[in-house]
Amino acid sequence: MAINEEEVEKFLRVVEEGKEAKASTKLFKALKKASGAVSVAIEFSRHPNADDGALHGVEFRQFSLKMRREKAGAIFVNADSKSGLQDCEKFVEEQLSAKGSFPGPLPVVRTGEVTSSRQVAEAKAAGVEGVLVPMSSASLEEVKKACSALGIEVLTLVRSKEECESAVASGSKIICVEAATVEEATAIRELIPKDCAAVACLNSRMSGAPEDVFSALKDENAEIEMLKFASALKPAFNAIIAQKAVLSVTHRGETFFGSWLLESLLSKKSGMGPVEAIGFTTTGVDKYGADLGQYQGLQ
Ligand SMILES: O=P(O)(O)OC[C@@H](O)[C@@H](O)c1c[nH]c2ccccc12
Repeated sequence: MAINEEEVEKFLRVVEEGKEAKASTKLFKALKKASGAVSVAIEFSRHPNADDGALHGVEFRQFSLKMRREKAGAIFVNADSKSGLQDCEKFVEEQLSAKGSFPGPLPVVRTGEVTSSRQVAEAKAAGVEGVLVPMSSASLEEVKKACSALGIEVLTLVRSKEECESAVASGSKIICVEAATVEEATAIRELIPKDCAAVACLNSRMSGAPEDVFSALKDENAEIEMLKFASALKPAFNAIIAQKAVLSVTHRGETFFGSWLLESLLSKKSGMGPVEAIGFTTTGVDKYGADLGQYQGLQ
């Protein structure tokens, strides 16, 4: 399966015509739930050493289905690798198989470097609903224009207060905040108005690979930075995107980590210590250990 070149050319001509497509709000609504509950998106970011793809996409379908059943708000797919676009396409295809049923298809977002209208046309051909582009990108205007011609929702990535102000001023509706500290993330978040979707980036790997996080969780006194970060972000934002949550769909340790993060971030538990307060459980840890005695992380 490969992206249809004729379709890409057709989309590029649509971009050149310069008309705006009917704006979609599917992704916006998936990231800013009407109920006010936090939405959690999981990013698949293919590791160069992963052997994904050798098995006719069965694992992609299983993981994609799992994300829908476990109530993710969206799936983010990093398209930086050689097969990034095909990865987007595989997720889209599986999600569309749920059309008309409940839960319905999750929107797929293309992440990774995007610098041209052609890449947006390719993303459209892969069927994604959204494209993520940094406010600092030199190609921001070109990418935004292509997205609006093709009916793709733009997620603007901001890394400072200044960038956030510019994003708001230029009419961005979905704003992703990436910051190194909780204080910074919260200060930037305050600049996002109510009619926007405020999305927080969580670096799922900031405390190491899954096995590091799970082994640290066994120690009650361990400081797990990623969990503290997540619990502080959750009440302030409409959605959390767990960046690089899953590096391989053929690696059970990776998909397990994605599910565990999703379940923990969606949990409504409160009134306990900082880790339990957002429902991060240690129950998965032994299951993980038992299942994955031979597991070697991807770093
Ligand atoms: O700054 P770059 O290399 O152009 O890439 C931006 C962005 O795609 C990258 O940081 C990213 C990849 N996956 C993400 C998920 C959420 C937020 C950001 C990201």
